[in-house]
Amino acid sequence: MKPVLSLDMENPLEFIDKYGSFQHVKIGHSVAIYGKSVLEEFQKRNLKVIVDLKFVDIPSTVARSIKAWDHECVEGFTVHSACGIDSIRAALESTDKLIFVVLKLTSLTGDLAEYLDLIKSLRILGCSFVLPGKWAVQLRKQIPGKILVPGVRIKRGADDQKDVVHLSEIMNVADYAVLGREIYKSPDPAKAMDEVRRMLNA
Ligand SMILES: O=C(O)c1cc(=O)[nH]c(=O)n1[C@@H]1O[C@H](COP(=O)(O)O)[C@@H](O)[C@H]1O
Repeated sequence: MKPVLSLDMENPLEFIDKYGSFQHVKIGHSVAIYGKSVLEEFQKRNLKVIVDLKFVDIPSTVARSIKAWDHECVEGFTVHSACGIDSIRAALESTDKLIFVVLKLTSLTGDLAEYLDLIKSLRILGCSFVLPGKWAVQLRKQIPGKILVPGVRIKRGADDQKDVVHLSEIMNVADYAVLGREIYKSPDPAKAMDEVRRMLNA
């Protein structure tokens, strides 16, 4: 399982240069505002980037958006399932990087049973998924693609998340574990990342 540092903090590059980073980082709109050239900064630091812009649009626009953001350092993109199967197929055809499909945000309640048909039709396409941790545990054996789990906690409370999971619960389940406030709101972010590395190598 790869830990992913979610670059949701102020001045992410300063943070990385001060405290270090996992090899994988996730960027959202608060980093995208610097423009695509920011990816060169991650490339320089030998980081792998998950571009989390949660694309939701018609197929041609999703494909164009992914092509526009694609870069050597990019490992994958998030797309929201609300854009439908055709757009997700277009996303997969637009790049050889991973396409992580978001089904239900971890800030919302929702029953897995309501999403099973959608998951069945999506996994045939070969996409990867963003899943709440508990869903990842239940679905791991049925999903050939990669699973990225957000809402991961070790010591911290849930904040604005409804679906949280302890890092230890997804060790042999998730391919990617997203850690944001657990790290950057920690009194010692470098130590917090070292503790995660120790847990994962244990
Ligand atoms: O696609 C995402 O990354 C995502 C999907 C989801 O369902 N829930 C979710 O929290 N995320 C993102 O994962 C990160 C979680 O942040 P923390 O709760 O601080 O670890 C944020 O950048 C969210 O935007």
